[in-house]
Amino acid sequence: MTGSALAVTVPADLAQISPADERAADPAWDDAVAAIIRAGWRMDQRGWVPATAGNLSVRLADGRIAVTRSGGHKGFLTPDGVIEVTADGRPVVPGQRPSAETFLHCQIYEHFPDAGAVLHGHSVASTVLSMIATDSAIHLEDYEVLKVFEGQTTHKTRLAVPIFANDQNIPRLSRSVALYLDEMKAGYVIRGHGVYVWGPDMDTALARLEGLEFLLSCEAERRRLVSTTASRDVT
Ligand SMILES: CSCCC(=O)C(=O)COP(=O)(O)O
Ligand SMILES: [Zn+2]
Repeated sequence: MTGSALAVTVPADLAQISPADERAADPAWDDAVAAIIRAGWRMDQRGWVPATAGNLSVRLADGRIAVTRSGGHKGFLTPDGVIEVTADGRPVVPGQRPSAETFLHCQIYEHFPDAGAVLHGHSVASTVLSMIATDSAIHLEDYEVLKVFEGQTTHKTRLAVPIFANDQNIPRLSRSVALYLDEMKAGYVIRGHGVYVWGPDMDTALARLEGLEFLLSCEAERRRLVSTTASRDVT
């Protein structure tokens, strides 16, 4: 008997799928994952996600939410580092561990129906400025880059970035944030922790994050120079 009597003919298109890849083709999911991986890499390049800090998510057109797994380095994400959660932040696959801050992402998606991506980073500027701020917001004024935010058409504006007390209890933190979400034009900052920004898609969210980080760095440097000049003038 020749071997051909037992041979099974595998259709060419099925032969392309390795036995390990049992997931059905899902281009929309793959695009969301690719956007998250690329943004994580970009944020790492800019120094905004040190160690395992930060988290990123995308809401797909069909409402599914893709978010980074907890505890991984966001500059070296792989598709395995992105998982699906429900609208209230529970993992769709039981046992998977989404970002510890997933609920803050879900809160933004629930509040802003057109939000399609949320980014959270831990930059030096957002961390330090929020720690030295005596007010409940960081006020950004007269900067041209303010126009990166929706509805801002001139530098002649004063934009408040609210600061919330850090809290390891994320549902409690989200209740403080909820009171101000309607007024937020540029995102918000958690004291000594980092920044939250969102947009209709990942590219817009990234542009807003880049704009806000630039402004926070300018503001930190401006305040440093003002205080150095003031103390020098006294002596
Ligand atoms: C080492 S940073 C502490 C946790 C944190 O603030 C963060 O953004 C990352 O948490 P995740 O669970 O999303 O990895
Ligand atoms: Zn964080």
